[in-house]
Amino acid sequence: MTMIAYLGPAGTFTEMAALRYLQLKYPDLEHYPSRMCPYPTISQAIKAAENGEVEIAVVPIENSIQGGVTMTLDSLWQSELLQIQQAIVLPIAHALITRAEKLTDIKTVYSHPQGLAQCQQWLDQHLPTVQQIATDSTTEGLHTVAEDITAAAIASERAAEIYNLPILEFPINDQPDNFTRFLVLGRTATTTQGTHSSLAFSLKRNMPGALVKPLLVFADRQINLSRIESRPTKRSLGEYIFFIDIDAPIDDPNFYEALQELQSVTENLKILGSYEVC
Ligand SMILES: O=C(O)C(=O)Cc1ccccc1
Repeated sequence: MTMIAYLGPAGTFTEMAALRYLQLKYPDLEHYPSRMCPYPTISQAIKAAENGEVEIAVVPIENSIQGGVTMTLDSLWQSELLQIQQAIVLPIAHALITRAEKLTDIKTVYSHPQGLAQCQQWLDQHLPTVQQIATDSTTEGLHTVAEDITAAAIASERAAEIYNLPILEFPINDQPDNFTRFLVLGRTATTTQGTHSSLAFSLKRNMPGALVKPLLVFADRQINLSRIESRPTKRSLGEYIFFIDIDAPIDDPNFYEALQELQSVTENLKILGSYEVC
């Protein structure tokens, strides 16, 4: 029985992505919830898939407004085993969940940093003096909201329903078109023929123009990069890991050849997976 680790507790946007994945992959299943294992942080969910406690982990990777989820990028780089099996894109609408009857009664607002950031202008305008508390997920603060009438959380409408808490304002995200991409990670690659492929590499140290060479490998073959993002290596200031997405399957002969050449112009190269986006 496939068990799925996800960023919980229940009611997160990641849970919605995980349920969507289960419904698409196993349309005849009857008991989706019994397969769902919430973990309090992204790194714990990823570790659970890596050490075999569960078969797959679902985690957020990128938001259309806020950009990359750094915790996921760093965990992917550190993971020796996990491959991306599927990407899921969901529209994100945030609700202000609170038992307070009016905005002026609210003293604290809890959410995942992405939730706070996606509603920053709304918060500045409507709750400028309220203390913002970053949590590991949008639903982590909901127990406090249940106990404290001056507390609010930014989470989904579905989360309000699950915890039986009222919504004071909806939607409160600054951009109506707000999307997040989630990844399904597992210990096996399911395909080399997905429409999208991801890889990451570090560069040989102190070489001028070191990033140009890997980029030329793609440019010379007319391979289109759909995303490039960097993260610090954490070894020393100014050293980066580059994450790259390509709209091509790994077994495309052109891309395969590029990968062989990339080995010689990078320090460490990781193929993160080939997958479909739904
Ligand atoms: O905390 C959640 O609900 C998550 O799944 C992470 C997240 C937070 C805000 C927007 C999208 C995903």
